[in-house]
Amino acid sequence: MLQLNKVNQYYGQSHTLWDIDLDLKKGECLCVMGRNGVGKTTLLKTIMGLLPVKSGSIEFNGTDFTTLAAEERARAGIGYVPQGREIFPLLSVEENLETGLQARPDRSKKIPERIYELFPVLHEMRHRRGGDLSGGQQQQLAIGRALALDPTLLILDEPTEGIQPNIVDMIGRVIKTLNQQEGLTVLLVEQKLHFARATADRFAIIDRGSKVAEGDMGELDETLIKRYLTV
Ligand SMILES: Nc1ncnc2c1ncn2[C@@H]1O[C@H](COP(=O)(O)OP(=O)(O)OP(=O)(O)O)[C@@H](O)[C@H]1O
Repeated sequence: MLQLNKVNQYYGQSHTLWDIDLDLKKGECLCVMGRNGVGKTTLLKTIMGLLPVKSGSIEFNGTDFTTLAAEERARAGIGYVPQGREIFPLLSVEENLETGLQARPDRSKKIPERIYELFPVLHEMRHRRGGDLSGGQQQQLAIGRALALDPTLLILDEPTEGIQPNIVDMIGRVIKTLNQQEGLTVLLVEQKLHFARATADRFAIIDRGSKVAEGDMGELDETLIKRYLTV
């Protein structure tokens, strides 16, 4: 479904991603892992078209995406939940969700009921300002907004960061339901090991901008954890 071929990325002179290959199959949940600052967010931003690819290529469902604008990638069916959530604080919950509708291929103006079923708190708080929500509620809103475009691929950047444990568990259950029961393909960046193990079927580890390991989640052993993940 999503293929990266030898993708390189720079911030000015600083070479941030080195020859990254990635192959995400339809229906999978892949977790990209690695310590702080190794390039995980840069990788997701590059996939979303928020940073231009310096060399290499990106394909989505067989179409070359390498130079496509971010809006076009969303329109092709990629939902993105950025690090830090980036919800609009002055817009209501409902209005925040409506911004996600803009990329829908069917141009529907109606927020799908499914989003409120998955996150009932968003329905309860639909007239409140996004900025008045707690961190956990804002994360649910960011995921809901990404789901509003009815994506076939959902990309999430550290969805559990700074969120209390019961909401983390709930978000994990929602991601799993969407992936395993509704066939949504998921690409996740996550540093919490237990969450990654409970949610994803495969992992890829980035270290200093290079992919250094990948495999089925069961193959993520203590040696890899010690070498690339623990601080
Ligand atoms: N806008 C930017 N300009 C210059 N350098 C940047 C910029 N954003 C990130 N970097 C640098 O690029 C490298 C990769 O950063 P990135 O945010 O992709 O890492 P990360 O693995 O997502 O880290 P974290 O887990 O802390 O979010 C880091 O060295 C970071 O300091």
